Amino acid sequence: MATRSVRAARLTPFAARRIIRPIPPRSNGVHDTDSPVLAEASAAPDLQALPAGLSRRLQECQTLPSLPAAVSQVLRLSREEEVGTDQFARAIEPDPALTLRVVALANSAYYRRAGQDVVTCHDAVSRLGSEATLAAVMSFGLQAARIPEPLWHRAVIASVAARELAQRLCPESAGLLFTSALLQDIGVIGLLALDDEAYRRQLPHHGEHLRLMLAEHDAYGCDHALIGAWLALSWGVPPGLARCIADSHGPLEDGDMARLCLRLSGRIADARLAPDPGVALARLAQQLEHLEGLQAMPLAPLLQALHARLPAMSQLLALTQPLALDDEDLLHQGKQRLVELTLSLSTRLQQRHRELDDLRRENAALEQRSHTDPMTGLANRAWLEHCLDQRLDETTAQAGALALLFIDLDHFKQLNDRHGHGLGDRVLINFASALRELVREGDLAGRYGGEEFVVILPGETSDGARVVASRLLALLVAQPMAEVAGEPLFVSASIGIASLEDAPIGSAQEMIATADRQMYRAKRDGRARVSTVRPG
Ligand SMILES: Nc1nc2c(ncn2[C@@H]2O[C@H](COP(=O)(O)OP(=O)(O)OP(=O)(O)O)[C@@H](O)[C@H]2O)c(=O)[nH]1
Repeated sequence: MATRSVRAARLTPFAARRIIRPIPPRSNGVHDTDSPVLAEASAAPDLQALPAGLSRRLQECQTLPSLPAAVSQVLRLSREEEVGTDQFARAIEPDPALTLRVVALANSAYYRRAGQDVVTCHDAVSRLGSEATLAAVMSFGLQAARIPEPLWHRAVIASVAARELAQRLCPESAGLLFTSALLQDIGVIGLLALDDEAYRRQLPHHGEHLRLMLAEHDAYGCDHALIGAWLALSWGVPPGLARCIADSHGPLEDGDMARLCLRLSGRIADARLAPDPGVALARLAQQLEHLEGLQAMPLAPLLQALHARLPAMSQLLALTQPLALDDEDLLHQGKQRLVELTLSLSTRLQQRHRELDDLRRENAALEQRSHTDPMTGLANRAWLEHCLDQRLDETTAQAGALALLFIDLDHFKQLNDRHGHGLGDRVLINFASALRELVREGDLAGRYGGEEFVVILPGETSDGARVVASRLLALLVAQPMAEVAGEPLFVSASIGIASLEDAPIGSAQEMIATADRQMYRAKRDGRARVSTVRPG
């Protein structure tokens, strides 16, 4: 049987551990300033961001859990400068359950190493050291305060992860970070005391911590990290620790290594508790690859250490559900699944792109169709009017020139009657392609209706329009528009011209009506000719 150690063991005083101890510059260049976490470890958290109404409600709350007397006493001691093993042991001993917890922890595989069993509180405290004693005492206090089990699991995983991370990245802060990670969610206890059922409905499923934080911000104007810091101070927790609790849930990209370890510990716990821990851990590993200072620290060995330490820890902290997951294996499988997921996502994305391209093409075709006369392929009446209105606005604003031809094929009724509508259609189609050939780029030829056509001539004066019209008449004389029984069939047209220089014109309809009137004049004057407001 082990006997009480006769060593006059003296614990490192908490206050001394909180003393500002700059982290030496690292060769990886991540941390070349002192750690603000350590530098401010004795400073109280800034509770300014706690909304006034919420602060008042917390102060007036009658149901806020208090800590068992022994726990409060240990916390009080932890604020003093010089505290010895005896004082801690004496504070713990009056509470038999707490004493049992501390002794069991000291005899666990994690703390025992090669030593013998300890049976006294004094020896247990001596073996555990100040930070682990405080952690054990706080975990006892938190269970008494009834922190919800999912968050308790989170806290335990996070605390072990924080210590493992800190041992690799900022060993000076390992103890402080272990305790801070363990306490990071105590704010939930405060919110449960305020709004029990309403708040409980917001409690996340495993791995949805971020959602809980966002819901808290919406409902309370701050999240449980800040409330946790307030609660910790009200329990007499050392201010530096309360400050770490307030800081525990911020972004990973912070630049401070100790804060990064603390915040990452929560992310690791969330990933481990997620419905698909493999994929969640693989996603986290991907995120870390881009995080400055962590490229050299792969997640896999850290998870291996976590896997080795967690079962004993969960058992000690009296967790009902063992948290035995083979994280490294999970990470490996998760990475593969992530690759598969990414591949299937990119296949789906390519498919969507193809569908989108098809849709765009269909849309463009539909739009084109809505502008086009189906028989001739020229612009239809609506599109002609729309474009003419636009041209009129632009030309009037720039005081430029604009002219329009209104073309009507002569004696078309006769042609239909004599040779049939089929041949009439052929003539219309051939005339349309001749017109298309004749006009310049930038002009717009369209079928206005029946055997009537319009050509918009931007930048053209009345004289210029007359040249185009005459060229068209000459073409009709030279080029047959169909063949009947092997014989060429020629048609003629009457053309009216409207031009902005001839008369002020306010709209497309007005300009077309002007040209139409001139076209009728051409008909009256004998057809196969051009007519303008100003005779040429
Ligand atoms: N084949 C065919 N005929 C059409 C089409 N649209 C209109 N028409 C015909 O074109 C003819 C136009 O006749 P009118 O307005 O009397 O004029 P016109 O016979 O050309 O006589 P003028 O214009 O005075 O020289 C009508 O018989 C219409 O049926 C079409 O798409 N295809």
